[in-house]
Amino acid sequence: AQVVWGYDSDNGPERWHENYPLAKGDKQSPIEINSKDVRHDSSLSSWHASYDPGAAKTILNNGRTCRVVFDDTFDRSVLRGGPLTGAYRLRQLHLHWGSSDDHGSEHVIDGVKYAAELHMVHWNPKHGNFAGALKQPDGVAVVGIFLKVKIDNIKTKGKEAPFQHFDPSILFPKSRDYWTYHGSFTTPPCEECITWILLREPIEVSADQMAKLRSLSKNPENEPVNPLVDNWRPPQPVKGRIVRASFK
Ligand SMILES: CN(C)c1nnc([C@H](N)S(N)(=O)=O)s1
Ligand SMILES: [Zn+2]
Repeated sequence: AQVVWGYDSDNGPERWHENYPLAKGDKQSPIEINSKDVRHDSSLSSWHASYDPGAAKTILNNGRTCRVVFDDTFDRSVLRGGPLTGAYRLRQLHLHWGSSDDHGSEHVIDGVKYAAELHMVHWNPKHGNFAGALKQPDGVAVVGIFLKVKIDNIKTKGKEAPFQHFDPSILFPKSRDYWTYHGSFTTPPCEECITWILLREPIEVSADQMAKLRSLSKNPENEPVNPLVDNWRPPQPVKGRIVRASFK
């Protein structure tokens, strides 16, 4: 039977190329970023997100990640500026995380692996639809945000937070500083259609929040719990690509 790709030894990142040849391309993601190889580009402008909280639709465990999908049938939640030309529509966000706090991110910064990495996937409507955008080098833009675990402060009893609408821009860190490079989806088919915008400042999550992510199961509810952890692809060859920084 066709082995569906995943992150186990029999269907993991080292074997994706057997069914998805793009996985061995020259512009694959994630990558290791070493600050000494990064080039500051003063012409890079700031990026801007204007998201409509009403565009958030559903949250899903698809057995490989936890994903929130948004209505992208018109320019309702868009990202513009930075390395981008035009407005890119927010389609979904999801995360990659580890089995413990010392790893889990896909991109690695100066040797640092974060506990998790959040991806906000946007596509360029000039290419008609998402499927068309996947075939274009400027088709998709993914904002990557690193998650680090903050030492649990004393949780106060009865704390409550509004959750009627969900505006993903609340997840952005204070600083807009970013790295940008051209790469691919980090999961099969690994199309090389992505302008990556990686935010330099990580956001903090509590150990409880990480535990909630790690409590997700790869399996459907009527099957034994199979912890959904370590759903990250290791760094791929940079192959001479330039990583630019918006900051000095
Ligand atoms: C088709 N879509 C939305 C995606 N395909 N691969 C995705 C990967 N999870 S990632 N990490 O965003 O490249 S997201
Ligand atoms: Zn991802």
